[in-house]
Amino acid sequence: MTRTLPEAQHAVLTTASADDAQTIDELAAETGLKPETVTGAAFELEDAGLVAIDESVVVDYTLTGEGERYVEAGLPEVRLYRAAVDAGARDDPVSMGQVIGASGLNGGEVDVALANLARKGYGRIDSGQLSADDADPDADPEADALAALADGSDEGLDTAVLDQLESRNLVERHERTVRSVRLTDDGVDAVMLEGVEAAETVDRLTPEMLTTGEWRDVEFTAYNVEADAPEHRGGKTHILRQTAERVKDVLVGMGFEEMDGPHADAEFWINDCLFMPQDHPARTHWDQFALDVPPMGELPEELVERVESAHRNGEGEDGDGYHSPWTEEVAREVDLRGHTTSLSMRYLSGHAVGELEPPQRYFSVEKVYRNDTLDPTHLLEFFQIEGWVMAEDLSVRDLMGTFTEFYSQFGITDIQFKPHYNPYTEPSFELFGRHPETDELIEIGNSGMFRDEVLRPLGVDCDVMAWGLALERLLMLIYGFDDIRDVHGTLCDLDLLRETEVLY
Ligand SMILES: N[C@@H](Cc1ccccc1)C(=O)O
Repeated sequence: MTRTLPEAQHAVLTTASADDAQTIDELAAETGLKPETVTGAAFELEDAGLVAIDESVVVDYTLTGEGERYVEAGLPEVRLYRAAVDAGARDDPVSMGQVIGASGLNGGEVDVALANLARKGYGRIDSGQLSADDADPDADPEADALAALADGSDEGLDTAVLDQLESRNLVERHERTVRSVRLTDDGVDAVMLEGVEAAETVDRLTPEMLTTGEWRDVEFTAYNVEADAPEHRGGKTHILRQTAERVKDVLVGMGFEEMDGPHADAEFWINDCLFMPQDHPARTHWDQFALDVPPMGELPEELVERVESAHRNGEGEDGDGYHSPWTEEVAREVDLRGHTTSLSMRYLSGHAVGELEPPQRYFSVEKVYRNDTLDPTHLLEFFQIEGWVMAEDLSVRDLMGTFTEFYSQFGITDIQFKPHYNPYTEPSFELFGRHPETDELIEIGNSGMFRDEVLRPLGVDCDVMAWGLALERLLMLIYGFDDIRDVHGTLCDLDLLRETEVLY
């Protein structure tokens, strides 16, 4: 049965051959159609199994403006060499100034000439004297390649020479895809056995049809709503941000209020309030980024005294301090926060929203900064889900119960707790979750009950349980990717970011 095809497809199919693949440009020339029309038709025919399309990458070189100038005037090093030979530098060294003057090169060209002279074995410079070596500047491969490119013939040129010209910025390299079209066996059958004819229908309305009124008489092709169309992607909220919003919703739903505060903060709030001794390696615990800025001016005086006393003498009757140096200067130094527990200190101290009476629940989902080594699970910055609950009688069961409830809202039920040490909590626990793809346990957070040495100076008499969870790790457990760099930064996986849907 004769097949009816749109005009362009008919033209391409009947022009293509089974033996010799033809490029799109060749088919365009033969059919009188535009190359893009031929390409579109060829793809349709390929879908129908009537033609096969081969793609190959062709590399072209074009001259840059500088390359063109040297085609006219000669390469600077060749010109300098000739001037040197004329000045007798083949026999005895000649002063550079004299050779440059005679060469007629301008300042920029002199630099280029000198940079390439020795590389090409044209000559050497020693204490301002130039000696010319035996060389044949008429056979300079770079000059020859430039001339060939200017002539429009780049066949057979040495790639090493072309690379050199590219690195000298004298040529630009372009890659383009060349498609060639060949009839398949089905295509041959369609043309030879079944027969094809061009549809008389029109597939698009043109301005000419409108002005001439021809549109009244033509028959339009039906729309193919299943045809491939280019994909358009709009902007979209990053999945990390979407997940942060979701975490906030969950925590607000659990009765928490949100904290905020400075990214760059005094060490006082980041470390001292947390009973981290000033001379202890724990102080550089996360290798915080210290900032080269003036120290924090205002610190609450009474609180500073109480915190210092906790460091020196401990807290309570049996308390004992660190017996190590403590100065307010160190406390005033400003760092990028390595955790958002600095916010918890500001709030618990009553210096953020006033004195707080139990029960209270607070959280933040905010950025923290650490000088870590980049790897699949570490970045220099990440989002921490900070939180704390203040109440009269809290136990580790409350802490575990809160995490179980929180993570279960994300479908995560396999949570494990490991005893841990923090200078500011006792007891302390690290949290682990199971990666859905690799089945490994990965660390997802750190938590504990704040010590008296932290709470009493802040003026808190009841219990406070607290934690810092990594938002990115939560994301890994939810979506199953295993390299954090897929989500963040210059190596991120755009398709993953485009296609991942936030799951509720
Ligand atoms: N600051 C801890 C988290 C934490 C906060 C509060 C209590 C205990 C632990 C961290 O960054 O790892």
